[in-house]
Amino acid sequence: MRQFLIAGNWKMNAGPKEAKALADQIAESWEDKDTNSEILICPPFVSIPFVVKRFRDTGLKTGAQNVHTENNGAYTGEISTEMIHELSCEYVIAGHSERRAYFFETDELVAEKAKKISDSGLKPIVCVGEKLDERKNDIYRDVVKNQTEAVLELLDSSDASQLVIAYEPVWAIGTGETATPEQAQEMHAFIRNLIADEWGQEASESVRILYGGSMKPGNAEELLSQPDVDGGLIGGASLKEESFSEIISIAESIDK
Ligand SMILES: O=C(CO)COP(=O)(O)O
Repeated sequence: MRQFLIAGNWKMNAGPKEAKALADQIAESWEDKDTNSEILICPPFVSIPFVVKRFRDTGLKTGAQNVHTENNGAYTGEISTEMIHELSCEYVIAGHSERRAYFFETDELVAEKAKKISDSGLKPIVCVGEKLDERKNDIYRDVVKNQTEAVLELLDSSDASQLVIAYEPVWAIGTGETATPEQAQEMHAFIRNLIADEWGQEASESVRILYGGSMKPGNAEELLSQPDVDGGLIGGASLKEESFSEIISIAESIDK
């Protein structure tokens, strides 16, 4: 059975001071609790050390939001997997739609990042998802297929249990509009089938596929109850301990 992963993506929010306070609240709620779900926070780079420090020995995990494909060198403003590894992070997000849109990351670059993350012993959380016009024009499956297959081509089936894919329809991110549970399940099953086609059924069953896009306490139960939804990548609702904890509690109450 796949373990739920409840992940907070803080995006460009929560500098060191705020991150410390928020990590403290989250740790107070969840340390010493034997949860079935894996709980992860991905703060901005500058806040990572503070969150790592607070989460040490609590079972709570920390990740990064982005990475470069080289180990070091003349890449001003960039961060490598080695550096993230040294900070004791376990996960790295690759190809968030905001990076695809504002920093022109292509499917190929995102796949290279996923490969680099995986080869470094870190776990990639690769984001895929269509824009509103792509859904309206009924090409959303093609878009998600291309994004997913680019990654499956560079990684291989032995990476399956470490790989996380986050289906985040762009039209649902930060908008308050969520995919219906049926829409989410359809796309999660579609992605799992793509993995099965490339890597075989068994490998496809071990990849976790998270839903992201306005997940909050009010809709988490119906989304997380879907058979192919293995957790959430949560933006806004992860910036408040109460709503993030509520989503974790909901995940803990679901028996699939
Ligand atoms: O982009 C997201 C997580 O990566 C989702 O953000 P929201 O939960 O704020 O819609």
